[in-house]
Amino acid sequence: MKGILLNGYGESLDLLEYKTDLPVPKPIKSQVLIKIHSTSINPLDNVMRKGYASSIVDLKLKLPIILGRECSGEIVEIGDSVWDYEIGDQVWSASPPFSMGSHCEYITVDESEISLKPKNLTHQQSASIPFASLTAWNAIYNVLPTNKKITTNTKILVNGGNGSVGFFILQLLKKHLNVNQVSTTCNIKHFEKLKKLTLVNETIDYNNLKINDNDNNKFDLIFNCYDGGKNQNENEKKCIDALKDGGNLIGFNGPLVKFSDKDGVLSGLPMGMMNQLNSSERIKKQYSKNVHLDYAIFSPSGSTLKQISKLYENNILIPNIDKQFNLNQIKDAYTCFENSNSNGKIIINNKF
Ligand SMILES: NC(=O)C1=CN([C@@H]2O[C@H](COP(=O)(O)OP(=O)(O)OC[C@H]3O[C@@H](n4cnc5c(N)ncnc54)[C@H](OP(=O)(O)O)[C@@H]3O)[C@@H](O)[C@H]2O)C=CC1
Repeated sequence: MKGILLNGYGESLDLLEYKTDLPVPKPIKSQVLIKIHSTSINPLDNVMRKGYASSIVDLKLKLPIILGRECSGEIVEIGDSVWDYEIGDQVWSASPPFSMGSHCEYITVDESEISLKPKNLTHQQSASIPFASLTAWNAIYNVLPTNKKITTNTKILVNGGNGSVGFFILQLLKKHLNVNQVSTTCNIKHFEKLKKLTLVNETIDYNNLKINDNDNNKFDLIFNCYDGGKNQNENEKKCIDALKDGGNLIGFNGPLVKFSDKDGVLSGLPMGMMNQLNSSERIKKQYSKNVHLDYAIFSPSGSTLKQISKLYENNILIPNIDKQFNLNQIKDAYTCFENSNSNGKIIINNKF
């Protein structure tokens, strides 16, 4: 089959190799074999190719590996104990980083990690959604403390609302949970698009997030969907400043993997875990403010994908894709990603 091998970790795109003679994987037990029509590039792919999470990936896989965390396609073979799917089903899926990825023609995935894709979306549109939406879903429904659940009156800011995670959260808050007051930061060129497509109440230039000191203007809850790039501390501080005392901050770039990569899985992971658990204490000391900080991560789930699929089929949510490339143009796709030249998800297509 065709596929993109990552032969080593590093900045150079030459570490990615387009191959046409890779073996097609065989589905076993509860796995299905998906013929991939479309896949995408997520921020995780771009940092993984440079070595991020290699300490964890190395536990299960050895280089060369295939990147790509989500896809949309058709089931062409099933394992002996697959119950819920059959050959010909049109499905979508997202898988964790320690499994072989989707930047290729065929992938085996456990049936628990897939669902039928939304019937009204193309494969290209469907391939843009699973990874970010499952991460966002986890943040909203599982990570937020039970005594702080979102109501229609929770005043919420989504930092980075034009990204895949932010765009999904904005739509879910406004069009499904009917939250009254939702604001987002983004590049000013995306103001009108986000107002129109997500129904967000207020758009704020992310280079100019200044919140009046009056506590009434501050937020109860912030989803921080931007890792901060080279200014992580500054980005975190902006969010803390914009929160009410006692407010909740949800981040998507917790310290776990960074500790593991730095110090190895055995000592790094427990240290990262401790660091993560003590995040709210750190914030209290660092900023003299009572803010509850939690981190959300991607978690594969076919049953959640099924619920998300219904929200698209009922036209409550819409996808956000822009530039498209063929599999053999993967280096151009990553260059486009690095230069932030796409106003929506970058899609990779397989031409059969
Ligand atoms: N832990 C996990 O399991 C997961 C973590 N993540 C993380 O979540 C984050 C969001 O992911 P995703 O939505 O896919 O990423 P995207 O690359 O799609 O979006 C990132 C967004 O950040 C915005 N941005 C750029 N500069 C700033 C700034 N100075 N302040 C605020 N926002 C800014 C951009 O806005 P604009 O377009 O307007 O320029 C862009 O839309 C990433 O950091 C990713 O690594 C994501 C999935 C899983």
